[in-house]
Amino acid sequence: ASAAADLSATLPNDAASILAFKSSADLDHTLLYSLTERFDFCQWRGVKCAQGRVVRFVLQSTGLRGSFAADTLSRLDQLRVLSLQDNSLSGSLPDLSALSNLKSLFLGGNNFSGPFPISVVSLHRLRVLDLSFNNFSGLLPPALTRLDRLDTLRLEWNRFTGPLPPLNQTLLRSFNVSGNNLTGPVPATVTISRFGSSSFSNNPGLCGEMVNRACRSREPFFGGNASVPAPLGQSAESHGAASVVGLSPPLGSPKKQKKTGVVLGFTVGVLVLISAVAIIVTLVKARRNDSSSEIRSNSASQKEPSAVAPERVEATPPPVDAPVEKPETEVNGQVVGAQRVQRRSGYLVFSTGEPELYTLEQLMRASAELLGRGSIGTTYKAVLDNQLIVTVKRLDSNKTAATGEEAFEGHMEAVGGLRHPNLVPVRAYFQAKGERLVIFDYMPNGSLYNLIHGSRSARAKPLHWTSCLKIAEDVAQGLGYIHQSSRLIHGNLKSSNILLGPDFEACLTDYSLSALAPEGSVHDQEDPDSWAYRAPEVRKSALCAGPRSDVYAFGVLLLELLTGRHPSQHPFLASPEMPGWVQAVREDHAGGAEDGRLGMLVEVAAVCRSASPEQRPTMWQVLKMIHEIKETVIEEDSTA
Ligand SMILES: Nc1ncnc2c1ncn2[C@@H]1O[C@H](COP(=O)(O)OP(=O)(O)OP(=O)(O)O)[C@@H](O)[C@H]1O
Repeated sequence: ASAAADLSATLPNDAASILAFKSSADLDHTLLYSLTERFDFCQWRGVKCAQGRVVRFVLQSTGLRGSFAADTLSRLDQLRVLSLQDNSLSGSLPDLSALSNLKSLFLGGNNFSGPFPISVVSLHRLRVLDLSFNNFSGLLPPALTRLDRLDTLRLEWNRFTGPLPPLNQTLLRSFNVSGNNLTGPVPATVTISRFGSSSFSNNPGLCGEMVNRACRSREPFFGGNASVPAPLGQSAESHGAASVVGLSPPLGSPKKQKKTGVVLGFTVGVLVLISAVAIIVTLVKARRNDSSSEIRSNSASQKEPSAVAPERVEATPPPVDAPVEKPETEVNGQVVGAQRVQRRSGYLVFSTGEPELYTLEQLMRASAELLGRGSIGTTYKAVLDNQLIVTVKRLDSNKTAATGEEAFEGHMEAVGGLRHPNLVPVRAYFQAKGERLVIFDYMPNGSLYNLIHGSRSARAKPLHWTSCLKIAEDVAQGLGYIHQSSRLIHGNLKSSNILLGPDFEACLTDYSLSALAPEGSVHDQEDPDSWAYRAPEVRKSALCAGPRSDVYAFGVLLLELLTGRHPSQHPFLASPEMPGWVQAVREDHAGGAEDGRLGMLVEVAAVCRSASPEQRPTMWQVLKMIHEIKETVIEEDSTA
């Protein structure tokens, strides 16, 4: 001990961290740690070093009793494996976010309590997380889905409550949440579906196919009251998870985030939907009768079986009126390619080649949660009874009334045919007597709006400029694809219409829907941010929207990304002054010098925001510029 005291002045940091841990976690003094030479600690029980730093600390079943104090092992920043499995440690876990190299964390079989250790979700190298057989309680953070290298997730036999996040990690091989108090539907992600019911057992409140229990309490999508499950994002907030701010499901612009507005809006929305469902049900029934009479008359006249309507009202195969070959369909000034337009009013029509995973009836029975009210409709998250989660956009019938049924169908065929990694796919659509729905994938990682502006701070810190570059590339790729593939445009590019995919890639949504509302939207003029994305020619007339007006909106979006400022707060500056403004805003937040190379991206934004469409580049030219910037950065960084 006296030798240790002599060394204490020069005690290596890792040894000091371990001794600090021992003083609160080893109350029965089972670990005999002493230090006579500087690197003796690498020989201590459970310790393994590499280059004089601790990389493994494994004290499984060593009779530890006490607590895991803050600022002890969490200082071992080279640690790859930490196991305190099967001891008698208690209390809550400290902040572990500094263990950025950690790959395996075994804490099972102790008496740990308190909330899920939220700092763990920032350990992006983590492959094994074992918190099983403890007393952890509260909600599981939705941000668990960010641990994309996770191979083992063991949370069984704790006291976790609330919904199971929609885990989508492709590498997950071992997974167990049994013996908790989780509630609600088991999300039917591909990852979760791989595990058997034993992974979920002993959670009486879980329901769905995976646990062979029907989800009875859920409300129908088209009807019912507003008692919907808490949005996943609320779980993150209740954890006080500052690190996941912005990744919770969004509720649109700040105005829309006011809870009262949402609840009121939802209730009104649901009331409107109840009347809508009445219309739809009547239509479906009428159609069913039509179909059966068609069947009768078809069989009477001995027509080909393929012309016969199906017995059930489903989209497979949709009973169609005679297909009409049309050379071109024009939707409010925008020409879409030649369409084989089939009149399929009253049916759920899936996009070409799309597996028909649900029926209209299932969609109508789904539980619905209001996501927000936008310029041409209202958006809901719908959980179907097969646990599939989709987003349903219910278009405002007044705003799209000028688009006839056939034109709508032709347009949606073209839009539904777009497939690109940076587009949220349109899976299906529905129309009947002015009631129109468009079904997209649900994106649980929220929108770029939330990522940029956060949900708490009015002046969130701007993103790192290389993240801006990556997002800009994703968006430009999506837009470039829309522009080239079928002469469509987005028409409503803004940060709330860019959602984050499973790998946090940017995916455009709501593309080409504004073409259905030729008058433009009053909403845009009421919302100064939406208005600020509009190119000057579109502000004069929505009919002037073209690919280059998307380019203008892209320029505005780039400035929003780089500065974290809402578009209505961007000053009108001449191009040469713009880099200075962006730099000043960023340095104001960072409190120091910013990377001057971001100026290249500001120049792209400036040229996109040119007042006249002819002066703006095409989206492909923009993409080329972005690639050149990326190459410059890679080259400079590799030679630095
Ligand atoms: N597929 C989706 N998955 C998850 N969230 C979505 C999805 N589509 C839209 N949202 C979110 O739902 C909210 C409401 O969307 P909505 O499109 O109705 O309004 P908006 O984007 O504010 O305006 P606009 O109608 O002009 O696009 C937005 O915050 C949006 O980010």
